[in-house]
Amino acid sequence: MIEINQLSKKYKGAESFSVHNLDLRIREKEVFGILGPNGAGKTTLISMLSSLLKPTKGSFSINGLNYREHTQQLKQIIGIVPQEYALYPTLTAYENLRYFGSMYGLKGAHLKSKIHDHLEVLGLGPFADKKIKTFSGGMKRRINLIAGILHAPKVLFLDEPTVGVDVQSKNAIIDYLKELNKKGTTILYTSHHLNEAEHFCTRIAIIDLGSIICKGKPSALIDEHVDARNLEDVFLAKTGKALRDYA
Ligand SMILES: Nc1ncnc2c1ncn2[C@@H]1O[C@H](COP(=O)(O)OP(=O)(O)OP(=O)(O)O)[C@@H](O)[C@H]1O
Repeated sequence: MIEINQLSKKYKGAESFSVHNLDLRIREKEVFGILGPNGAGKTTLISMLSSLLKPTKGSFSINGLNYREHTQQLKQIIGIVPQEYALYPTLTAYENLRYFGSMYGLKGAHLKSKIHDHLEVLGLGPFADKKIKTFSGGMKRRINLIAGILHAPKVLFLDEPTVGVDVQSKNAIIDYLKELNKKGTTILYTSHHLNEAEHFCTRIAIIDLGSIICKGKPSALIDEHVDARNLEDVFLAKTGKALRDYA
């Protein structure tokens, strides 16, 4: 279970909080979607939960491990799939994954077979020894995903894992995440793909200006809104139609 209490982040020099007094409980084995317009605070929230960004105030714990006291244990049970590729372009897919696996203490034949298994399942088996710089966006996204799950994390954080990929890669990624979830991985992910989130998530929260403005099962939220046919209608009803440009 992920327990978030009054979590807040104000960036240095910023006038307002990017995430403000956010409370949330995410149950074990849920697929939880964090949705919101540009600048709502999704990446800030997921970066704090992934220990990539220090909260300004508030706290959270994952499976009973408080982030302040159990930093190292937490790193072992969580997997992180960031929005930006963290891959080395001049190394091969296999070499990149070996590097990421070794950071989690995996090694030898065990690591090798894990890498090849994941590459196969995600359709990248034949590309193991090709350099990342020759890969398409969808292939890089799939490698990025494998890098975050090689150590079999109990809780997986993904920041827009299907952004900028074709429908085939998107399906491969979502199907794979569904399999991981079936095997017991709790998933928390951000996305702008509302149709994808509607079908993939057990629950979602819509955030805006750093606060949760509604949460629940996608089907329940759609039912609650008389005129909503889908999650996108709920999203627009809650967040409005004004553009959210920020710099
Ligand atoms: N490093 C930073 N320094 C200062 N302000 C930041 C920084 N990163 C994000 N922000 C601000 O915090 C707010 C939330 O940004 P964040 O990236 O978390 O939103 P988001 O919901 O992930 O947006 P997007 O959908 O565009 O990825 C925005 O107003 C943004 O300008």
